[in-house]
Amino acid sequence: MGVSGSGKSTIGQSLADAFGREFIDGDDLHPTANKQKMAAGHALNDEDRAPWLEIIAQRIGSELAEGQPIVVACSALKRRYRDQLVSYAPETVFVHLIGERDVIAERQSHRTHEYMPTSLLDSQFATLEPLDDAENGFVVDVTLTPEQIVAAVRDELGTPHAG
Ligand SMILES: Nc1ncnc2c1ncn2[C@@H]1O[C@H](COP(=O)(O)OP(=O)(O)O)[C@@H](O)[C@H]1O
Ligand SMILES: O=C(O)[C@H](O)[C@@H](O)[C@H](O)[C@H](O)COP(=O)(O)O
Repeated sequence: MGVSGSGKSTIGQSLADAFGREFIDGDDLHPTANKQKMAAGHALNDEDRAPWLEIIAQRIGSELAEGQPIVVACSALKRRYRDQLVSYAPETVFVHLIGERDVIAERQSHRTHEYMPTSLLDSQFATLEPLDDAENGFVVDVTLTPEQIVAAVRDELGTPHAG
């Protein structure tokens, strides 16, 4: 979880590779109308995000039913969004990628994205509700390298390092 540009796609794929899990990028599951809205420079609202979160939650649930826990990249900016995911997968562990706005804006400026404009970064921070103590998860600093972040997640989850 985290704002646009915090590294969800990059780190999510790395974690999936490290843990031998399938990776799903929530970005790819947005309804076309949501992509068009963001591309036009408008932030999504709760109503826009509800069907998208339901698609992601159901996908997590169906993979779990097959005995396949997966790694998912999803902004999951609000507590209620995360609760929606947890309702399908109670053991979900959230990794919140946290970083300064300027660091993330700088990274965004160097990447191309199918539909997300950098102008929406402020609204992402305004919408973000940090992980609550009652939630199952932890924060990781985005200024660490991807390798360090994967190692930090391993440590938090108690997963042995390879080799
Ligand atoms: N830990 C990191 N250190 C340096 N650059 C990173 C890190 N994580 C991601 N990036 C870079 O930052 C940009 C945004 O990352 P991305 O994975 O697309 O974020 P998100 O999926 O959250 O929008 C990309 O260009 C990516 O290569
Ligand atoms: O809830 C939202 O407002 C969106 O999901 C948003 O948070 C997400 O970031 C975009 O889909 C762009 O994708 P990136 O996060 O990869 O920039």
